[in-house]
Amino acid sequence: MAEPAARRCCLGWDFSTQQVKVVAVDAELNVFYEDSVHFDRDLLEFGTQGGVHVHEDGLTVTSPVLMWVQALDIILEKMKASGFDFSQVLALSGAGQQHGSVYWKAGASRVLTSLLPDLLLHEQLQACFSITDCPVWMDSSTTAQCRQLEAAVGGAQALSGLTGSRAYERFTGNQIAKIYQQKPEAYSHTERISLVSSFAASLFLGSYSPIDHSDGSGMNLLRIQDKVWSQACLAACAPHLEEKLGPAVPSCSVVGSISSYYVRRYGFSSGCKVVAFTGDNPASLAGMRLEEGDIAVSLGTSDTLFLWLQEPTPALEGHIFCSPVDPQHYMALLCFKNGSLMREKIRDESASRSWGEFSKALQSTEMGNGGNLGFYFDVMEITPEIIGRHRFTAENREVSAFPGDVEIRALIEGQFMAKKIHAEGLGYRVMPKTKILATGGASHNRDILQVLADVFGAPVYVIDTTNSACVGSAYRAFHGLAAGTGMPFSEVVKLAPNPRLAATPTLGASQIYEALLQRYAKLEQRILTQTREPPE
Ligand SMILES: O=C(CO)[C@@H](O)[C@H](O)CF
Repeated sequence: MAEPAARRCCLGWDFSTQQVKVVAVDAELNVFYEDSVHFDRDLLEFGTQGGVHVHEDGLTVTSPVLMWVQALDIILEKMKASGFDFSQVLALSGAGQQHGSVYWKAGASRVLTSLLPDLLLHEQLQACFSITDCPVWMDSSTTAQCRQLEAAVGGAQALSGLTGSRAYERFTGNQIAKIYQQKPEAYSHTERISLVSSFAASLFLGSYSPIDHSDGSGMNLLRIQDKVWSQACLAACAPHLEEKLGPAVPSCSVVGSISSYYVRRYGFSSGCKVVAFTGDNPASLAGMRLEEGDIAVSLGTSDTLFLWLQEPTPALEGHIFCSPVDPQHYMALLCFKNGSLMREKIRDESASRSWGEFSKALQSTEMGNGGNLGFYFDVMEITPEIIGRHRFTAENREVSAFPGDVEIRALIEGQFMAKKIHAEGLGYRVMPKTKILATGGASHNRDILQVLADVFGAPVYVIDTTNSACVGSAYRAFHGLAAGTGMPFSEVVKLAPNPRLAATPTLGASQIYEALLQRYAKLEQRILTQTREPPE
């Protein structure tokens, strides 16, 4: 069989909650290779569920760092066995689940810089981590540390104005503070602290990669205006923290060339560049080539809504991050923890575990669901902070159950109405040119996207892969290669496939949802008040 033609390309990686994924993108920006390793399925020995361990307290959530390392070994060996030509890779970049943190033990840098090509990564890095079970974004055990940090800088709004967010339990500064307070020995034996993104970049670099401005904005530690660490926040979290973090760098930075380990073991070119890795959501924004006025909706483990902002408007809700593709601009993020895992639960309970039945329920129920409204938060929700399931009839009477098909529509309409209400809370408004760009697993379900179009009153487009974080990372790798030329990201990616129109608003939708959205907002406030001040 003829040798496959050489194909210059960039790789885009995603170290996400449930798997490690990679795509190869050629110079015409076509994706020609995809692969993934699923933690629960392919690394059974770590015993994760959804890629994580939820601890007995129900609040602490971690993932084993060596599982992530071993997943990279497996995927590289799969690519090698498939005959992938690594010598054609011009550059690579990647993404990691945001906020998670990795703790490199003193001396680990010597191992990282002298990896032996005859051995796998996980065989060499076993003893390189002072914390082996890394805190990840689903953790909500650091409320005390959040209050301490806010108090240290003058309150929640002051912290939001400084770092783009008030203190959130999953944000890395608070997680580091907890480790310093509860595991001081481990903290003192830590020579470097990475995010999941910069940890993954370090594996390819063969040395510690710096944290980028965009993912660094998810730590409650970086001043988003002048993009340097806040001395007040560092001091409030842990001592000697700045030296353990290293300086943060612009997200489009080339942080070095690939480690010789990959040249000798896999045949990468020694000239292959590593472009700073970033968070999965900033990478998704890049992958969807978000433009001003658009909304991006990533329907994944967590549902995330992000907006492009010229000027940050930090608030007590949502997050402002430095843009991953434009050093002058920002992105706003709203994270909804009860995403695909919640949809899967309701599918199992009310649609016989079948997406086909789930879709039929959406098709057979009317827009507005006869006035029935639902809030479905099986884990403590982030936006807003509510837990539990709350159902209301058209008369705003709370009930304990809905018929199956009503339940399914109440879940999906509720999830999207929450997104619209909270996006508008950040000052966002749907514009005539607005496109909703959808990605993530649920973006394959056209009936779910129809509800999204109806609730927002705007057309919904999908990109041709759910791997938006991977594809965005490959695009950013190409952009990194153009660093120094001043070429904007939009110019680098103009050849990329255009998003495909998937759903347009049903006639009459805006009238129905205008009224329903007001009721939803009032009921959400009612639940919040009840849960904060339960009746005597
Ligand atoms: O916490 C989040 C963003 O703030 C999540 O979207 C994680 O990035 C998912 F990995």
